[in-house]
Amino acid sequence: MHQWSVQQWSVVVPAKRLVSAKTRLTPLTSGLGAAGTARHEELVLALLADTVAAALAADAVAGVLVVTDEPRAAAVVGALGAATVGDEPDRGLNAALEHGAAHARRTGATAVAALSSDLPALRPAELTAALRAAAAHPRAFAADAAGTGTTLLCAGPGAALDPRFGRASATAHAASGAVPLGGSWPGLRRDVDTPADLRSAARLGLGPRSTDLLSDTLWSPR
Ligand SMILES: Nc1nc2c(ncn2[C@@H]2O[C@H](COP(=O)(O)OP(=O)(O)OP(=O)(O)O)[C@@H](O)[C@H]2O)c(=O)[nH]1
Ligand SMILES: C=C(OP(=O)(O)O)C(=O)O
Repeated sequence: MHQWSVQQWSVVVPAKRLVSAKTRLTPLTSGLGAAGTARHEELVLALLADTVAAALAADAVAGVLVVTDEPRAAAVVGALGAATVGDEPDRGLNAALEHGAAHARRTGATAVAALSSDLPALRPAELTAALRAAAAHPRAFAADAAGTGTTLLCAGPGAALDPRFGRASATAHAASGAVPLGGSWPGLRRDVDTPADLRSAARLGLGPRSTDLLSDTLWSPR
């Protein structure tokens, strides 16, 4: 049960169609022939599911909204308890996040945050700590482990999300006035774009769906 006086966040998570998602991870599955495509899609879904499950379990989170046109992604996150909305206007990541944030606010959200969908080592407590820290500012963000990208962008009540994800997004978010959050949250900052990132996330400890998938020796990222 959440204390009424503490700010609760609506978290928006973007998820592309599986056919075009996470192409930098395909070296992990390209040697598996026809089965490789299916394995790649399972991996993308597992990363998403672990991220969404951790967010839903965070005390500071009122709900998770996944922006996607991918029926399998919608089914997986829906079963976990997330809401979904279609990817409109289908003009890339920032447009999808704007759409999700607007939808969340139309349906009652005040504080909204965009969270990367590729954080399989995310711990609910780190997300809560980051959101609590963000509540001190109109807009705030958490940079990724490399310091160049962004894994979390937060907009408090009345502030536009104004997402600037993409190349060098940490610099772009800071330039737009969002405050960088300095906490030690390794799982929150460990986005998985490459096989090396997946190995780093595995060292932190993956969520259950990614762990199950990678327990198959064909997959072992260690
Ligand atoms: N809904 C939605 N999500 C998107 C879109 N573009 C990117 N995303 C999601 O945003 C997250 C970050 O995007 P990227 O890092 O560019 O991921 P990606 O394009 O899947 O990965 P690569 O192909 O390896 O570059 C991923 O989880 C994507 O699924 C979009 O147009 N719509
Ligand atoms: C889109 C971004 O990152 P990535 O491509 O690493 O997911 C970002 O950090 O803004």
